Amino acid sequence: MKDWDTIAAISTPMGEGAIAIVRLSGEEALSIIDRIFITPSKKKMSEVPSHTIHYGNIVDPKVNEVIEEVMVSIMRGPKTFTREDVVEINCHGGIVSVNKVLQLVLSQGARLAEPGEFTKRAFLNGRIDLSQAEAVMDLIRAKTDRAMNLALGQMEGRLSKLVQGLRQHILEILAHVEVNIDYPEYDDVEEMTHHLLLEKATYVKNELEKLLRTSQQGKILREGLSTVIVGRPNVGKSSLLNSLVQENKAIVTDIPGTTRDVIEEYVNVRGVPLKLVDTAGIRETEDIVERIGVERSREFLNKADLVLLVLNNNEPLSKEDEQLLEVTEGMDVIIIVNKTDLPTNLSIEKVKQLAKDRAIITTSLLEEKGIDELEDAIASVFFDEGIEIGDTTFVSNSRHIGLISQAQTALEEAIDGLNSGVPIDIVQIDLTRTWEILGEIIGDTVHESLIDQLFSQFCLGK
Ligand SMILES: Nc1nc2c(c(=O)[nH]1)N(C=O)[C@@H](CNc1ccc(C(=O)N[C@@H](CCC(=O)O)C(=O)O)cc1)CN2
Ligand SMILES: Nc1nc2c(ncn2[C@@H]2O[C@H](COP(=O)(O)OP(=O)(O)OP(=O)(O)O)[C@@H](O)[C@H]2O)c(=O)[nH]1
Ligand SMILES: [Mg+2]
Repeated sequence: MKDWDTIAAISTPMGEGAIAIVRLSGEEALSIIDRIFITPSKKKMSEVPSHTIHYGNIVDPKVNEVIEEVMVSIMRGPKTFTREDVVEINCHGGIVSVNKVLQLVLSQGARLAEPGEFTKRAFLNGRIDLSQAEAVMDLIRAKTDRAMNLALGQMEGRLSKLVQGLRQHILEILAHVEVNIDYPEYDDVEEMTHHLLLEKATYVKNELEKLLRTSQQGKILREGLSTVIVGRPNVGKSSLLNSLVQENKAIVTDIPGTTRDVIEEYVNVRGVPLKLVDTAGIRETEDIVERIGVERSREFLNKADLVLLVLNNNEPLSKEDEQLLEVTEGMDVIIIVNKTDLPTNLSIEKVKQLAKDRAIITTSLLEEKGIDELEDAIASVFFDEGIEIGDTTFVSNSRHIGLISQAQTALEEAIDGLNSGVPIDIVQIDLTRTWEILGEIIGDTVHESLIDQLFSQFCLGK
């Protein structure tokens, strides 16, 4: 492996948990541990077999003072996470002692790792490609089972393999182009290659299109379907949020630090991850200017994939209800007529008329009625796009989506060129570009600053 510094970091959450791990990677990892770790039988870590774990004490050699009682894992490269020598010191969880161990390791010649630097080394040493490294980060952040499976698939290299296959096709096309450029005098060669070229290029273009079609669902699986609950005060918005959350308690995560007057919850409805936003707080501005309420919801509406618009069965349709119905026209909206346990004062006919083709569900959240129907409606918003989840390889990362659509444009230019008899060396340029752009997904043709920027988003110690 390349002779970079030996890096070290605490790879477990700070101050949490019963065990904390200080991880080292690099050429000096074994010699550093030998200077500060003493086992009862005085074993040298540079001599033990790889992938073994050892009990002993971490000792500051300067003052001969025991700092921690630990277990140390020894993993020699290249069969390690980074492909370099890796040493992991398993400490008792306390912040002070773990930090002391880290400081000691640093004083012995290791350097504090940057965020994501262990994974970056796995990439730079060729164990994983860029899209697999990005998947490691997605896995850490995954909030639902589906998002996790998506990340795992990408980590195993599903997207990478697909992209590599398409790049291989483009290389083959380019080889045919070469033939054409080298032997222009043979007309029959040209005719044959032209036909083959078009066929192969069209195949790749279709594959890219297929991949792009998964991107919307891929993003939703990754980030959650951004769902906003709107409605007048007291119609039952918060009750709706609570009932969806309670019904699906298992995979609910609170996101701390969101604006105080906006409640955001992750909920898994029939396998569809929702990022539910309850637009509470509209009420406070309500008394002052009625329009402000609608304006504020509009802000959230702009960012929403799905709107749950709640109406009150017990009250006549108000001006604000009508405004909300208007504002949300053309969006994915489920209209919920709530409080069906109370006498009906709402004209369902009028709602239907304003709803146009949007789904209307009736509920009594108080009596827990209509929630199944609502969940069905939510799931169908997601699944009606017509993509089967089963074995599909999804693109979910905006960087990848952007690159695939750029590649598609470049390839279309090549195909247009072929069809309109543009000189073959121009077509060659477009094809080469397509190949390069696809290479950026897996990090084969990518700028170093982008790599730095991507890995810096990782957490410390990863
Ligand atoms: N203690 C600990 N737990 C951990 C990690 C770690 O670094 N340390 N990981 C870190 O995030 C994850 C595990 N990821 C890993 C991925 C690859 C290899 C690895 O050694 N791969 C080699 C050899 C495989 C083999 O033995 O055949 C390779 O692919 O060449 C190790 C860990 C999760 N748990
Ligand atoms: N009878 C009846 N009451 C309900 C129903 N759903 C909610 N409520 C009640 O209506 C009141 C308002 O409910 P919330 O969920 O706080 O309404 P909201 O839309 O969030 O109100 P704001 O946050 O003030 O805008 C509460 O007292 C609920 O218990 C229902 O289906 N039937
Ligand atoms: Mg509320």
